[in-house]
Amino acid sequence: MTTQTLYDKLWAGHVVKTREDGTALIYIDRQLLHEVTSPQAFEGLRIAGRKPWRLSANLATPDHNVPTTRNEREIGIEGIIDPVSKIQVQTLDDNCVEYNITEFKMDDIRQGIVHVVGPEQGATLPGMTVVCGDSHTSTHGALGALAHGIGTSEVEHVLATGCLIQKKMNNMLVSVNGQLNTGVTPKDVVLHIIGVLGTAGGTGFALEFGGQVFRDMSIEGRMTVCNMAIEAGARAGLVSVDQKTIDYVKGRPFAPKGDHWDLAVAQWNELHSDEGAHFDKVINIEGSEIKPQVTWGTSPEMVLPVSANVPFIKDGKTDTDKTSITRALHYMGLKEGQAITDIKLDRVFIGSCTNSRIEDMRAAAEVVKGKKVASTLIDAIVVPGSGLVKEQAEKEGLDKIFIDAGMQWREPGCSMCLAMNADKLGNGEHCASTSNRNFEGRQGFGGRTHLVSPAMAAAAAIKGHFVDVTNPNWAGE
Ligand SMILES: CC(C)[C@H](C(=O)O)[C@@H](O)C(=O)O
Ligand code: SF4
Repeated sequence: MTTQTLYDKLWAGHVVKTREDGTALIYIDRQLLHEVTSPQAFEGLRIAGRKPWRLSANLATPDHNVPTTRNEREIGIEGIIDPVSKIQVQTLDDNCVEYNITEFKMDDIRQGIVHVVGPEQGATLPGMTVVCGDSHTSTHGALGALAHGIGTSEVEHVLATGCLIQKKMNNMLVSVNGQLNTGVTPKDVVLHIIGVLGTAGGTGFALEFGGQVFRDMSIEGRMTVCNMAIEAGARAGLVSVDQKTIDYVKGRPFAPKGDHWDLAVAQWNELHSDEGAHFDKVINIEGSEIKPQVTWGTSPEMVLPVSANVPFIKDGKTDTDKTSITRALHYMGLKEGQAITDIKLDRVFIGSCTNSRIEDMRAAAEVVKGKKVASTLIDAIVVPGSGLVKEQAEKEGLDKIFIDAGMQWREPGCSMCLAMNADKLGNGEHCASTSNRNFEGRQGFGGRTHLVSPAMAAAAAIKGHFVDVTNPNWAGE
């Protein structure tokens, strides 16, 4: 019997037809929709006079444009000040009513960032093909699903036909072996991997994360890692199914029940790469060598351990490298060779589809508990990924911990991850951010993003600059 990778199995299970040139039609089990990339798709359907092929395949929620302040949220859609943002959210609501698609609207406790909501609801499941007009759809691969972002015209195609034209990718395995040191988190793991691979290293591959570190990692941690597979150039990230995956899914609202559950589990137990399966590329990393990471530049691959110094221009191996270091240092307002721990912060953002789940909230709260945010900060905001994460965090008293520390506790949404709503960085401001992208202007015009883990962001909020949160004395002077 031939051995298969997890990706090979997921692919084979969904191919409808393959052409001689390698293009294939694959069946899509789940489409998630948000307000930014769906309006033209619905418009296309309308013009063509088509209806969604399988209504129940779709699930929608607004996330990018929603306000995260309580007052604005209470007003509802009228609380969205930016007219384009308002139209997008209104249009999603209108389209979902017109086409009878399930939507968690702004005032629904189940609303949130689409990549937090899908797994939370059991709407994304092991073995599924999952798409969304959003590059961070790779997140759902953490459950052993084949999940990737698609463009708006493809959103329309999937709505209309339940299928998508694709070419099979190559297989890559990133194996992180051994154990992580205490305080090193999934975010540090994925930032480190991107540092090794580079932002193009995963291009053309389905990127499976294997090895002891991922076996030991929680499902939410695996989501953080798969979320950023796209930042390593891979459209899809994957982790094989194990008992943790099955335990995570059990009992969620959209998950199968009764006999269906047993049938599903029997199939899900096959969703792992076979012993000896062929990967086109394999990278091995030692878990114990990974340190807390901070991005210093304007690409996720410009990342270093917190104890390091930002590069010197002469460190660039090629002229192109030297130019990009020069440009990044200039944009980020950093001096070559300066210590990362000397970077002064203006704001802290804990949230985004990378790090806004309950475990992220707990990790940040544990760090700030009983402490106060540095007086030099403009603000530090904590934005849960969904209404249900918010509710759970409040049950555990995490909101109080954040508020007592001088942080803001917000309503769910993409928030300051991207400058598409009211939460933005000012020109020149430095932000410790748990999000996933740090290109120029990502969090606001002239804003300077440093990507870190929730624990690292929380410690940076207390000190006003980066510190190594794995050092037991990080809070001391
Ligand atoms: C708005 C959306 C299309 C975009 C994406 O595809 O990722 C956004 O979510 C992002 O993170 O940049
Ligand atoms: S939280 Fe950020 S990365 Fe995630 S979907 Fe929203 S904008 Fe994109």
